[in-house]
Amino acid sequence: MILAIDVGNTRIKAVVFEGDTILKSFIFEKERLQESVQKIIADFPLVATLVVSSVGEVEKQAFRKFENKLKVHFVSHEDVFPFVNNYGTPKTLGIDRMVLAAGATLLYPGQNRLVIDAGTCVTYDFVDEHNVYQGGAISPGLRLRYESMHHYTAKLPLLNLESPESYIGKSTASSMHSGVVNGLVYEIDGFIEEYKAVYPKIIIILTGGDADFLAKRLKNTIFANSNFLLESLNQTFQYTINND
Ligand SMILES: Nc1ncnc2c1ncn2[C@@H]1O[C@H](COP(=O)(O)OP(=O)(O)O)[C@@H](O)[C@H]1O
Ligand SMILES: CC(C)(COP(=O)(O)O)[C@@H](O)C(=O)NCCC(=O)O
Ligand SMILES: [K+]
Repeated sequence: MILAIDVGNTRIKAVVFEGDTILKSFIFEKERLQESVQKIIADFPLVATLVVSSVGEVEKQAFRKFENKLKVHFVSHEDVFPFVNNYGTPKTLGIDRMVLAAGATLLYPGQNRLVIDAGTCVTYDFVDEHNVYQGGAISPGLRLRYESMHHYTAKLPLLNLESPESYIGKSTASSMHSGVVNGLVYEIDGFIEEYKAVYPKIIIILTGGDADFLAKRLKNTIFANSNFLLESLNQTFQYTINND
């Protein structure tokens, strides 16, 4: 049994896997990392390995205490990945993006794939049918758009995510909801159309904390799976141990 842990910039997500099957999933705050992992391990004593993907300098220290009982694997740039990396600065490519690209490569063999992860930031990662990772895009996520407009202006309030009634905002709040939500929806649909014009049969996967909210608002029908990063982490780890 494997406990896969995704340390994002906002929250930590974790899933207990038995083979490819999800037994249980969890979301917790960074401050509660140790106690949350401790509790999961106590509830699932058959967990033998922790596989961690982190966007930052993961609190490796926080995992030290588990190392005498369990194997702890931190995914790193030095691992073996199932794609050829054609990013200009491969050492600065986010580990989360590498895991997403690896998952897409392994789960959809021989196809053009675009993974969109709507988390703190929205990331776009494209792996072509020859298993070459080509790059993508990074833009601010939904929450970040609301927070930065509030933070960098004198008058704009901090609002919680809400569905805009129309693309024409009639108040400060409805203008901001339209700008944030419709703006990101147009952005994602725009990117998808751009890719589809060149790769008509491309597989598109949408994941991250805002995936479900966004999926139903997109013009393009796409496959939304909020567990895609954790499923990819599980697949990538199996691939790493088999190809090391
Ligand atoms: N309880 C929550 N706390 C924070 N963000 C949330 C919550 N529920 C949904 N979200 C949404 O999830 C997004 C962050 O996604 P997430 O996948 O957690 O990010 P990351 O992987 O970067 O940590 C935010 O833009 C926000 O709109
Ligand atoms: C772009 C990111 C901040 C996304 O993080 P997330 O929104 O998933 O928390 C992360 O993948 C990152 O720090 N990347 C490094 C830069 C790059 O990928 O080129
Ligand atoms: K992301």
